[in-house]
Amino acid sequence: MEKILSVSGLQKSYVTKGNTYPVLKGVSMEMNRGEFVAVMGPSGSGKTTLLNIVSGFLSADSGNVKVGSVDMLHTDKEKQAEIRSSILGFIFQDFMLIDGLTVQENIFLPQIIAKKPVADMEGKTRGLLCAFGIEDISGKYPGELSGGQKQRVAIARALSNEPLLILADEPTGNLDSKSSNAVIEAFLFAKEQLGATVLMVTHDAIAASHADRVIALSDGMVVRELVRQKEQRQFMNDILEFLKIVEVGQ
Ligand SMILES: Nc1ncnc2c1ncn2[C@@H]1O[C@H](COP(=O)(O)OP(=O)(O)OP(=O)(O)O)[C@@H](O)[C@H]1O
Repeated sequence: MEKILSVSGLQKSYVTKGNTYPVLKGVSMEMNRGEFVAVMGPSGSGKTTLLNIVSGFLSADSGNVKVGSVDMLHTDKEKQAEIRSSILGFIFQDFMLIDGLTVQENIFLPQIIAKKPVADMEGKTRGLLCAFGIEDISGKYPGELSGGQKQRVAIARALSNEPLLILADEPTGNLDSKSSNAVIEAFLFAKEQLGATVLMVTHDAIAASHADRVIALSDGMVVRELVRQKEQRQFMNDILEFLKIVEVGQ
């Protein structure tokens, strides 16, 4: 199994007004190629901090993060942006589509940044538009799309660069249940048909129940790892049970 993400002994504190607040207290986790993993945990448990360190946006106090063969924590800052654009794909809660660009142009963007040849770019984008069933909106602007459509465009954009790893922060956070389902379907399609590896931070137990594994954080530590069951309902029950325990324990 090819290892795509390897996080070990990650520690991070924030210093505010002279006080030090430990947020990650030795987090370790791994992901193999093609896995869809959800990170869950109560508000403030360190989920977004973990994602920001994995992507190199934030430094850590100690520990290691490897994406493929790249050491994310010890790469010089100048190179980091370039590396990020070539091996990572991002999906945000509020989509972060560029309003002045069409759907197709938004999907071009990571490929332009990664200096992909134009012919490859057009072919790749066409393939993704078809795969996600959004060919008919390729000339529209983000302001003309529904939330679910925007998020599907954001997923296609994140995949356009063929990243090793996709990082998604609350991708269903602002969506109604129909649009959330469309997003999860798009993730499953990306995983099953395109071999994508996806790490998703979420509060949404339904979204998480479609992942292969749930890494459960509480108070800056991995307190549990839930592995997908044959029965999705059982997996969902395990997730809800975990959430109940950590939220009561706060
Ligand atoms: N830049 C910062 N400076 C100081 N404290 C911070 C900073 N960013 C986050 N924190 C604090 O660190 C803790 C963890 O934050 P983080 O955003 O990682 O949690 P989270 O699990 O993603 O929460 P949520 O589910 O609410 O998004 C919180 O208590 C937060 O207030």
